[in-house]
Amino acid sequence: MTDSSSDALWSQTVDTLSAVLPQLMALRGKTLVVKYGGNAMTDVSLQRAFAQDIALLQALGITPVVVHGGGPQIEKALAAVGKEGRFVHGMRYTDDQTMQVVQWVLAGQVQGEIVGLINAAGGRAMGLTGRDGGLFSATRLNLPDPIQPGVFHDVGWVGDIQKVDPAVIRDLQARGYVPVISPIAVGENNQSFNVNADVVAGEIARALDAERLLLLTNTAGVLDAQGALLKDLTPAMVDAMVKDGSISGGMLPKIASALDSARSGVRSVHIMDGRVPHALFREAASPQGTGTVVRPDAA
Ligand SMILES: Nc1ncnc2c1ncn2[C@@H]1O[C@H](COP(=O)(O)OP(=O)(O)O)[C@@H](O)[C@H]1O
Ligand SMILES: CC(=O)N[C@@H](CCC(=O)OP(=O)(O)O)C(=O)O
Repeated sequence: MTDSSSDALWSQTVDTLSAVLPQLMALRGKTLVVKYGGNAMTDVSLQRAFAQDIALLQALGITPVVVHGGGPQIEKALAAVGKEGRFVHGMRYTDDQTMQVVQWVLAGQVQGEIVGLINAAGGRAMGLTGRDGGLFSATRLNLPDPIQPGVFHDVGWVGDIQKVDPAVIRDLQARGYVPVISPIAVGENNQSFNVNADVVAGEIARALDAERLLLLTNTAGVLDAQGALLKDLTPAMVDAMVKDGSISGGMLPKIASALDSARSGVRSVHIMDGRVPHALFREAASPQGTGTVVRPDAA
């Protein structure tokens, strides 16, 4: 590289940094809970970009907390043992064998990969599940049908979170670690529960009084029945879309968690596209939010 092209590159780098610095500085000391969906981590280069973003945010004094999913990775592991996954309104039906596979994949594989990538990118990450430090406990979920009032579904060993104790997260943060949390809860008698990762992310965001909850997935955000991105969503719109079936499957727990968090005071809640390289850093650094912003009311 010649000196003049290097000068130009440095000028451009400094201009870019200066432009995004105010937005990033406003987040210093604030907690950003990031749900990293299994569908947004299927590509290794995207995973590396995500890890770089986490390491950069941490270096800037912002405190990210990662909750990871792994639905597609669990599907693959189930297929390898000759089992087919089944979902009931976005929740995996979890029998004994499925619970074992879920634990291997989430706590044994996906969590370690994310921790490793963040550390390799220059950050400091530590993995844990709901069991560690009594972070979150659950009882067996009786899943209400999203459309038919009074109808409930048994989904096996799926957890309904009862208690979140964020002390262990605060300890890790005080020691400079980014917690990377697997959505496995502990129940009475030491039973493990499979919990939807969007639900865990919302519970953690509320317990930490987070500034932002970012749910990274494999769509541009919440789409209407014609497939167009909805930039803003209110509870009334969500109600109507659930009833007419234009929000379904994996989007059901996501939107419920987003709404609960927005209503409980998390300042900014987004469902956004995790397939975009550096989606997280772009969201933190740019004044316009990306994806769908979920609002607590019609205002
Ligand atoms: N209205 C909607 N807008 C966007 N996605 C929707 C909608 N309704 C259902 N979905 C489904 O929800 C999926 C995202 O949830 P999920 O598969 O659980 O992903 P993740 O692994 O990121 O949690 C989308 O890929 C899409 O198939
Ligand atoms: C109860 C339930 O459905 N648990 C999820 C946990 C993983 C998850 O939520 O992964 P994604 O975020 O990638 O969908 C499952 O077993 O797939």
